[in-house]
Amino acid sequence: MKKASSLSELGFDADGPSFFRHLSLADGDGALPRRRLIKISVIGAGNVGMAIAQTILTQDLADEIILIDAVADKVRGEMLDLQHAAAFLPRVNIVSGTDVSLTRSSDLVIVTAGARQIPGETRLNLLQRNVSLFRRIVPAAAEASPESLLLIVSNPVDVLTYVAWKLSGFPASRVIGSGTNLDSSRFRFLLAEHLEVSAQDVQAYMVGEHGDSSVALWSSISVAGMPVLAHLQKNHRSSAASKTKQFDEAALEGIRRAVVGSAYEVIKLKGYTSWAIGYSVASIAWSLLRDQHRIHPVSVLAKGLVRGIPADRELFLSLPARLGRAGVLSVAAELVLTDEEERRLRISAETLWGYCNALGL
Ligand SMILES: NC(=O)C1=CN([C@@H]2O[C@H](COP(=O)(O)OP(=O)(O)OC[C@H]3O[C@@H](n4cnc5c(N)ncnc54)[C@H](O)[C@@H]3O)[C@@H](O)[C@H]2O)C=CC1
Ligand SMILES: CC(=O)C(=O)O
Repeated sequence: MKKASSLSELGFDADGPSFFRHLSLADGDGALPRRRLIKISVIGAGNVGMAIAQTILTQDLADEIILIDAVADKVRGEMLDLQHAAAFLPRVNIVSGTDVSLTRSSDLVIVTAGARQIPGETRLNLLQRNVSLFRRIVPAAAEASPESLLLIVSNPVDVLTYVAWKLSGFPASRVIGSGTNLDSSRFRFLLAEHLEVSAQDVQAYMVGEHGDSSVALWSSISVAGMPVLAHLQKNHRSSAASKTKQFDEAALEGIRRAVVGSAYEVIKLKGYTSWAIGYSVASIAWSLLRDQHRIHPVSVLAKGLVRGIPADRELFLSLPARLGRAGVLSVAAELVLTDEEERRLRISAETLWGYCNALGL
């Protein structure tokens, strides 16, 4: 039996099934204007890119998702696998390929392409490999979507966000790094476990580098509007000795280290991290494209915003930022910090500026 090569040969009409009658509602006849479609591109369809794409799909945020990867078969396989979930998801056009020009006229371009850490490696170890990749990807993506927002995820994310800003020529308000949005979620998770509340009710920020020098803002943690640090200091019990112990500097530093160590632990156990960064980036994408004005700790141009760092130093690091359709709407520059928090943020900024400056961009 000869196989029909397309659905139209089987009698399906390209304009829709013939068993639906077409109602032609001209403008003025009551037809609503069509909503502007939202196009999101993900460059790098590895573990992280696919976790982001899959989370965005479940959020009903995008009308079109473009997946780009250097490996043609892999990205086509990923596309088909997601397309096959069509019956369970909102209608989204999913396209894939190796050519960055497919991302043309995106509202949001998310970059996750690049090398990832092997166990024991730091994020900063990836810099040279990923900068050369960014020199190929970013100018092409910026040319294809000159009005888009650019959201960088590849590591080291703060330095690569600086690189993307330089290479794209975009205003800093439209170049954002996923930064410590993920670290802050890990921080809130650990605090929430300790306090036996939902992480969504814990207000707590990690700022600075998404990496080893990140800074936990202990002084500003709150639950239901109540400051938490004093409570923790009074009530912390050492689980090992099962006796009341001062919730001291060492204990606080232990929790910060646990946050910083989270990625290393997951990478040691499963080879990479993916689900949490998928949710983290999807939530940033939602705040941007739905113009939510929500505050996220993300990597932004922090020139002149870190006390003690000369105002002419161009570097990206995470500070709480208000995000909307235009990108970064404003940054919380007047953080109330203890002397120790301020000292640590300065060290984080100096570390990042050293890497950005050495690139000579
Ligand atoms: N900012 C954050 O919080 C996080 C960042 N990451 C970073 O995300 C990046 C990706 O991690 P994974 O997805 O686990 O790695 P992966 O190895 O699974 O995926 C990377 C993908 O990039 C693709 N790629 C390489 N060169 C490309 C090019 N020129 N154009 C398009 N695609 C290209 C590869 O083919 C591969 O599919 C790493 O740098 C990792 O460190 C990972 C987790 C969290
Ligand atoms: C790999 C990485 O940057 C993270 O999971 O935090």
